[in-house]
Amino acid sequence: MGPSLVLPSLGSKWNYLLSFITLDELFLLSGVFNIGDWIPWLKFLDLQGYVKRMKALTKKLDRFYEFVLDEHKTKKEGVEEFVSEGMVDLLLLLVDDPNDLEVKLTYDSVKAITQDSVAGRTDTSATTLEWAMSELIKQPNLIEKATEELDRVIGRERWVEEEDLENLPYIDAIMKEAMRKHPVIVFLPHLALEDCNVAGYDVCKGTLVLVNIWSMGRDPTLWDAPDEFRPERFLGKAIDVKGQSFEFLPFGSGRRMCPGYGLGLKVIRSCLANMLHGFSWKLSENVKKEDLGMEEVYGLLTPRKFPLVAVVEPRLPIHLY
Ligand code: HEM
Repeated sequence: MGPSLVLPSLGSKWNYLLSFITLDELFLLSGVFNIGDWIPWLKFLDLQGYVKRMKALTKKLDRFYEFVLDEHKTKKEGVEEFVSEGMVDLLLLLVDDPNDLEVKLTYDSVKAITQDSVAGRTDTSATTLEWAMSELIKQPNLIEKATEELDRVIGRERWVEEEDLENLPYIDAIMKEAMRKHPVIVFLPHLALEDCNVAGYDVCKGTLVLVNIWSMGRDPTLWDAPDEFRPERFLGKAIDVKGQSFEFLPFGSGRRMCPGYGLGLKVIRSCLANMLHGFSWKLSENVKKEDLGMEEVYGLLTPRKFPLVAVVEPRLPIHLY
């Protein structure tokens, strides 16, 4: 899924190159607890070696984005009526725009925006999907409910299309439940713009506030049996994902909320629906569902510690594959 989303913005050659640079290191280092950040006088020691790793990764990624930008610049040199073919082309046009933009775009900004969109759009959706499938495979009765909905609404003669998503409330509920129990981003870092009081605590202007959406999703005062995976809890409820239901903030809230939530929702629901519609899922014979580990790795994202290994078989007529 990741490559197909990255491809239109960078171009296929760069997508191929990017596959050699691991985004795992980026996600891990962006979320690590770096002692020097909390005890500044120990900073210069770089006790855990994270800063060294960050510097090495920055160089590697910068070289990569430099290549991407150079290629796009070369492509439009000498072309009179250049038609942009993707996000990077468009951003580069803005860099060269003689009209004063309110915020001037530089080449560094283009690199940063490209990195944000590559990182923001790939592992987030893939991680959510892997968690959803891991939970479902432990409870085959939930897979039965989902495929009953898919067979009723879609039938077995075609794949699920984007327009079908609105008619698949159970798929939507599975996605939300996966995001509640396994939010891919655990802490939302926000900055207090003014002195305020939250739940009896004084928060001074300029304080970095980390909203812990992982514990909100597991809070028994907000959710019944929060450790259980029960998509039904979302059925018929007006709990949305757009930052207005404060007990459930998978995409954050406010003006720094995720700008890609619309795309994220479509990608997750389409993939989930088609994975369930097109294939039957089970664990390999020597793995019992009780033994399937659900440990997380903590970083900027929270993926499974061990990848899910499953056995799939086609459910639809063979000519559809
Ligand atoms: C499952 C899918 C996704 C999830 C769960 C997710 C979640 C989040 C969260 C929680 C934030 C922080 C919001 C806050 O601090 O209030 C965020 C920010 C961001 N997301 Fe996503 N995201 C997803 C998909 C995407 C996609 C598809 C894109 C790009 C097309 C994207 C691009 C971004 C960017 C650029 C930011 C930074 C926004 C800013 O700081 O102003 N995300 N995302």
